[in-house]
Amino acid sequence: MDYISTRGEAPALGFRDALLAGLARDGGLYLPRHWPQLSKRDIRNLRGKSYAEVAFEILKHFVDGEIPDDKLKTMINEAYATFRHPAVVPLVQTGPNDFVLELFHGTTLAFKDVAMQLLARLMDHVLAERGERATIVGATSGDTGGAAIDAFAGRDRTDIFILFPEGKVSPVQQRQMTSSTASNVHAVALKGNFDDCQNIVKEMFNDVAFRDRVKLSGVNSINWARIMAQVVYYFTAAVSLGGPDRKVSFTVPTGNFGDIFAGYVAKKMGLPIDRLVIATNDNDILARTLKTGRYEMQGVMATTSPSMDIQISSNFERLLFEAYGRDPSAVRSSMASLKQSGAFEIKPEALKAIKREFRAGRATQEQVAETIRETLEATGYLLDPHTATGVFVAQKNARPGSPMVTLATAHPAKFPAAVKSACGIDPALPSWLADLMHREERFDTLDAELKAVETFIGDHARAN
Ligand SMILES: Cc1ncc(COP(=O)(O)O)c(C=O)c1O
Ligand SMILES: N[C@@H](CCOP(=O)(O)O)C(=O)O
Repeated sequence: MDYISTRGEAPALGFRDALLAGLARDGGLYLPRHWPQLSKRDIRNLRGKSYAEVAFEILKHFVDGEIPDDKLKTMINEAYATFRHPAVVPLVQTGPNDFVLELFHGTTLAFKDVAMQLLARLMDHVLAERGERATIVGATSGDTGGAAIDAFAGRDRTDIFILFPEGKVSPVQQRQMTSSTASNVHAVALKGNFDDCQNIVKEMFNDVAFRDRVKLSGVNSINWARIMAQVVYYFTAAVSLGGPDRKVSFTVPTGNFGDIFAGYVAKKMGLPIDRLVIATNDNDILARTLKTGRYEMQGVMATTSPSMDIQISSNFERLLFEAYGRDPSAVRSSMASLKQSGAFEIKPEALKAIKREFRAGRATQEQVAETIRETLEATGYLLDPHTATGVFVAQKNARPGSPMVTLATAHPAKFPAAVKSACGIDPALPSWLADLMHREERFDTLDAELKAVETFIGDHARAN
């Protein structure tokens, strides 16, 4: 299996090189050349297996022998042993056909832990094998940063730099990023929004001299290994609801389009998924795009689900590549237009292909608060604002009599102010994080400018 870039002008790479590369050298995102196929029988055989066992059965197709099976299994086992629930990602029933897939039992209470705990181990393994070091950079709207810092803290072969938008993440998210005592961790508040952080990360990758000097690597969902790890829970959830002999729908609170793209990948691999529903908050660029065929930035608004306050949804590029029949020139011209004018049009055939696979809806902040309140009253279940965005949109898109799973992407205690104002409950952090808000903070603040960030990283990275 090799990996090709959505922009078609970078060399195809094997799994390990794609893992370390993050973004392709032509600015594109890596994807497997073809989708591995699982038959219905293969999928039935996943029944009764543990999460780690299923992960191995899925991920081996993407790793394709580049890491020996026994080593891959060990990494998977260690990654999922960090989760505080025996099922790793338990499925909770909240209505006759309504389910919530709890992805927040990892160390930082967000779905990002599922991929990040494995990614750190995979990178460490490949770097050790090659006797190399790397400089990891990541942009975060709040959750990726904490998960990455937790997963990479103290690892000898990497220094990690996380850029977060100053004042735009929740206090719990900020403290998770800024209270690490590990010397290889650098949390950096940028004077800008998440899109500024993400743009700077991508510009750094496109600055080839800098990229090579510090041996840059990325842990955002631009990195294929992030997506691949997230494919697994679509299989475990569907299988536990009768898949592949019954179709299951999923609604996914969406920002950077990584999590829902993983659902699309599961479907392409043969998992019978009925509806795949994109749920956005007031920053509804994806819902608008599906309706109008025009991807158009309109400025970001701060909401109660800050991790989804995103306009430039980086994995949408992977979907465009697919929708245009894997034609990289169509992706290049869409991305050039986005850069130049903040918008691009999707051709009718490609839009039709997208609409065949996805539905979309949005929840306003009021609807999110109402959903938290109503779900609590009706079922006793407490949602975080991101998951509530999903539940609201799921209710509008469920097919009667057919199971609908909403991905619960964060624990409510990460967003106590929003949860309290919606329903009066102040959700407590789990015991192992009880002292989090009293831990000392350590971070730097920089202007949202490429040069300032490159200078900072150049001064602190040990891979120079
Ligand atoms: C809690 C939470 N929910 C949903 C999302 C959206 O996920 P994605 O960016 O993969 O679409 C994010 C971050 O991106 C998140 O942190
Ligand atoms: N919501 C994310 C934004 C970055 O997304 P990623 O999946 O591309 O890492 C966050 O919490 O940081």
